[in-house]
Amino acid sequence: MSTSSAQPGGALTRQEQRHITRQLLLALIASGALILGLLWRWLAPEQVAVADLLLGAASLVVAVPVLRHAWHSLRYPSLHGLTDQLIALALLGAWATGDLLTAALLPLIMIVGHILEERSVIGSQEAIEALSKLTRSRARRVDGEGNLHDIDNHDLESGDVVEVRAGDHIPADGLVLEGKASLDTAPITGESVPQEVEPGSEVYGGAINLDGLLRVRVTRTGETSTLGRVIALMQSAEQASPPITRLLERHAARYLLLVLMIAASTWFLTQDAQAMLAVLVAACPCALVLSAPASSIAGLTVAARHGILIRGAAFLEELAEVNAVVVDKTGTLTHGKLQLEALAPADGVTQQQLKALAASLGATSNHPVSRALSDIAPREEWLLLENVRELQGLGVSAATPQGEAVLGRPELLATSVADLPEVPEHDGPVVGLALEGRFLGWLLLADSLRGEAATAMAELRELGLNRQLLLTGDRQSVADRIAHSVGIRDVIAGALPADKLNQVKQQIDSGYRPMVIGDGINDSLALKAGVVGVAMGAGGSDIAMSSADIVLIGSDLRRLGTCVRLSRRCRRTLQVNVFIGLGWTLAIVAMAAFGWLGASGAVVAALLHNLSTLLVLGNAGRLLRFEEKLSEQK
Ligand SMILES: Nc1ncnc2c1ncn2[C@@H]1O[C@H](COP(=O)(O)OP(=O)(O)OP(=O)(O)O)[C@@H](O)[C@H]1O
Ligand SMILES: [Zn+2]
Repeated sequence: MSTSSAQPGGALTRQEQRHITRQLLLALIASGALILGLLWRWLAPEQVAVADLLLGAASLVVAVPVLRHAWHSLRYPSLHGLTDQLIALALLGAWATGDLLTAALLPLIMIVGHILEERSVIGSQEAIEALSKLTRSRARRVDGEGNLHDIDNHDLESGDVVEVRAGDHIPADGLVLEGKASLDTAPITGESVPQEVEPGSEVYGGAINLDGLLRVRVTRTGETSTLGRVIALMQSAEQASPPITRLLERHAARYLLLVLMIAASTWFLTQDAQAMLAVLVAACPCALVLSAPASSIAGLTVAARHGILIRGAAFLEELAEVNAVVVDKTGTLTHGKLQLEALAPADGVTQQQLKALAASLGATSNHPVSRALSDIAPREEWLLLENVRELQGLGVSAATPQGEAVLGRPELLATSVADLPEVPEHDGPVVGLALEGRFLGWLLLADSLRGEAATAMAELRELGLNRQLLLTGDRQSVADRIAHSVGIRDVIAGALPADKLNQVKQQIDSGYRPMVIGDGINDSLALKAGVVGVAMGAGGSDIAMSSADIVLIGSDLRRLGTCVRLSRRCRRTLQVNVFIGLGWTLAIVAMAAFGWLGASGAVVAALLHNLSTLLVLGNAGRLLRFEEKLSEQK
């Protein structure tokens, strides 16, 4: 599937494109008639009727969409509808006073202005294109011999069989052949309750496998996959309105009434019909309506260019307000690419037994610990597993021919092993292995700190995010050491996914506005609970993409600082835009009311109006120049 074929114009949907084409066509026809009419007036001044007929035709052609939109907006009130109503009123007024030229020119100027707005430089094409590049997911195709091939989900065909592990996206629509799992379908259906699937169940591309190991036969690929949906999400982000716009929206009816009163008093006091029409046109709140989306779309675009994927304008606003950081350890502050350092088998257990079982269980999960273990024994030695279950934040369990096997943290083993030995001293993650209630041994792993972690955390402190908390499922000693090396003072270790969630909630309750950073593995609840949730992209799981509000595609922590700085710039741009939108509108309304816009005041007002929207777009466009190199690592 290619995006370009699905979305010919990039940001604009097909419907919007058709709409614009139609409007352009009408505008062209109207301009033709208008020019002809003016020529006629000039060349044959005695044939008034012919010229009037042409001007009348021009005004009728453009009146159709204006009146239709106005009628529509009466039934479905919106802020943009206000403009349509005001223009329709001005148009009717021009007709009533027999001013055919104004009646034709007014809608024409407004239509052209609005096409410019919609197609403006800040059209989010770029952002959406960047997005579509990034949302391609991988798939593990199973071939006839049972071998796995890691391929792009775009290359899947219906009939292919794929393996889907816990944390993976379902790469395409399909039918479950083997395995049981709970799926998070929120990205597709918006449904927050997980869907339980078993052989025979239908699954949708883009859903996330929370815990089981599935074999899925692909039934549909392409346009119904995640890609299209994420793009749709981006498009809806464009339409999301910030507080100021919402405030106006609520008072739209009152605004209209106020404008009508000003227009009426203008007429009453000056007896100048043109001034009254000019007031109606000048009061169109387009610049104000546009001020917020223009700056947030520019912000989202710039963010995407820096490898920062933001789900919507609202999060951009929230980002500017954060004052605390809650950060996860494995896969976030560390690379999450663990290595087996040592084995500590129990008496009577061989290293090979330990490795073979750990690798078979490890291969079923996306957790960094599991992934590391899947390589420690060759595939031929793996045991046949059934009923694979991932216990969030604890480990995995499965039925083997030799009995029930458990791989995970000591707390998990303690539930099935009666006399669990002490956990050995070790400077990294430690997992244990048990079979049928018998302890088999410890596996000691090592992880490395990301090079930029300390710099990134220091930079955030400089930006005022002084409250910093490390929240991890790992042991206290490991957590303390990492926290110390990146300058984080507060540490909570040994946390389960639910504890992580509660800790974040507690931060919020005690007045902090935390940004939560994680890799999506066992911290997706916490990511969702944060004021903004930021997920690491490349190393993180697909689950992160759905739980997080922001994804750092390059997984470079220094981009967190970029996020905060960009959001603050955006907020300033928005403030300036609102100032322009509000100030300019008030100024032309005042000039119109005092009759300062002259004999063709309505047309002048329309031109000034278009200029104001261009100013707003231009100011937002300055944001597009925002460019930040990664800072030096200290
Ligand atoms: N799928 C799994 N396979 C093996 N061990 C697991 C698995 N899930 C969790 N564990 C064990 O549970 C511990 C806690 O896991 P969790 O993901 O909550 O935190 P973490 O990976 O240690 O670090 P962080 O919370 O900072 O990402 C891990 O250290 C690991 O020992
Ligand atoms: Zn407008």
